[in-house]
Amino acid sequence: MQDGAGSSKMFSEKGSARRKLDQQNFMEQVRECRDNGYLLSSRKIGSGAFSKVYLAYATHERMQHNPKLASDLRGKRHAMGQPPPLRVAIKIISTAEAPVEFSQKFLPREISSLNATYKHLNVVLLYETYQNSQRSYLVLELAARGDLLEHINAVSDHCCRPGLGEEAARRLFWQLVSAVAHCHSSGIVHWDLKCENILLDDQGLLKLTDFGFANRSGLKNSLLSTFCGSVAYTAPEILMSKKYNGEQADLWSLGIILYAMVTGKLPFKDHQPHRRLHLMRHGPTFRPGTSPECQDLIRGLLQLRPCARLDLQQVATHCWMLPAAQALFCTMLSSAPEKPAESQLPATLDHTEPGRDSEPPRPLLKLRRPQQGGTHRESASGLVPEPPEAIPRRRAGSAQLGLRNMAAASLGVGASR
Ligand SMILES: Nc1ncnc2c1ncn2[C@@H]1O[C@H](COP(=O)(O)OP(=O)(O)OP(=O)(O)O)[C@@H](O)[C@H]1O
Repeated sequence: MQDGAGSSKMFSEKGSARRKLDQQNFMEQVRECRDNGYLLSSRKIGSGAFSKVYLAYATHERMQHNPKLASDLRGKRHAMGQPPPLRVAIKIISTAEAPVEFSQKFLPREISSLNATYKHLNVVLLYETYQNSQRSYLVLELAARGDLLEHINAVSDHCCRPGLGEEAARRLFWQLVSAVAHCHSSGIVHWDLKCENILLDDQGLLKLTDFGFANRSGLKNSLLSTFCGSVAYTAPEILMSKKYNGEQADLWSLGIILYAMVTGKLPFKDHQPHRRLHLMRHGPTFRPGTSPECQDLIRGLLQLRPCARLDLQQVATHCWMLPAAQALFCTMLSSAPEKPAESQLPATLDHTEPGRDSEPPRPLLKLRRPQQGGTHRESASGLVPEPPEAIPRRRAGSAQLGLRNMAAASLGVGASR
């Protein structure tokens, strides 16, 4: 039997052996990245179940050899009007430690889904991958401002009221809808749409990520039976173990995300599945002050019957969304044709990066995590310019019709790289 001093010595020896091993692993990763043209920093910007994500830098040689990387980073430099940061995010997956199913099923899905959808400005760009027998490396576009959950919480704290304002929510939701429409039209359902999988970059642009559960939707209207995603965002038909349509399930998640954006809460919070379904049947409730149009859009997405939900075209042309379409239209008219797509959207969030080191499991909305300065200014989260003036009442009907057509047409093509 060990006495107290003996067991604490054993623990500290174990701890230092673990640290040594971690250090050794990290040095191997640094070497493997350098061999592939990237300088890995020690700054961990996130972690998942089997992955760690680090800030890294692309070397000039690598940029010369990878056209995707070169053109994207060149565009970013241009948009930021700054000397080249050449920053990327490298997601390192320890395939030796992860379950076989993860390495053989979910990781390949993530890579193929990103390769199928990367052209959209609001989908995180996978520059390249490399691997060995121990690890897989995904070199990703850096979205340095944290995720939507952090953003909502930071704005709520700053403004002392829960949620983003409807204007800010609309600008972000527009980008999300556009990204999801692009995925669906590329035959990909995300299956895990939630605030934690929506990142923001230095310019405040939304970047959809984490396609680990994503899959080919295959035939239109084909029904799936696998459970994917996070319960709070999961469609009722999945919770009820019914066969379901992946695209319609994504629509439900969009409704939950929009609700979270405007109210700072999740609509159907209950740990008991039957209670949760009961709440879903009753539909969401809103705090006073939420506009009737916004409520209508959320209710249209959070329909219990999947086929009764608004589709993406209907979402894009919903009256609550029209100001976003109008702003996009004005931006398109006023921007010079030679500018890269990103530079058409002004950088309006400030440039401080929130610290996001190794973290405990994600809390749902309401639980606060410490934030460093920088993501707190709601008014600064605008992504597209405000519409210059209201549509004159007399002509509102035809102007809105035009905008609706434009909104519908711009889904999926409005933000291609
Ligand atoms: N391109 C990126 N830019 C900046 N941060 C990122 C990027 N990709 C991932 N992260 C950070 O790393 C975290 C983990 O990444 P991701 O969700 O892709 O990993 P995962 O292994 O799929 O996670 P999970 O196990 O939660 O599904 C994210 O929550 C985010 O904070």
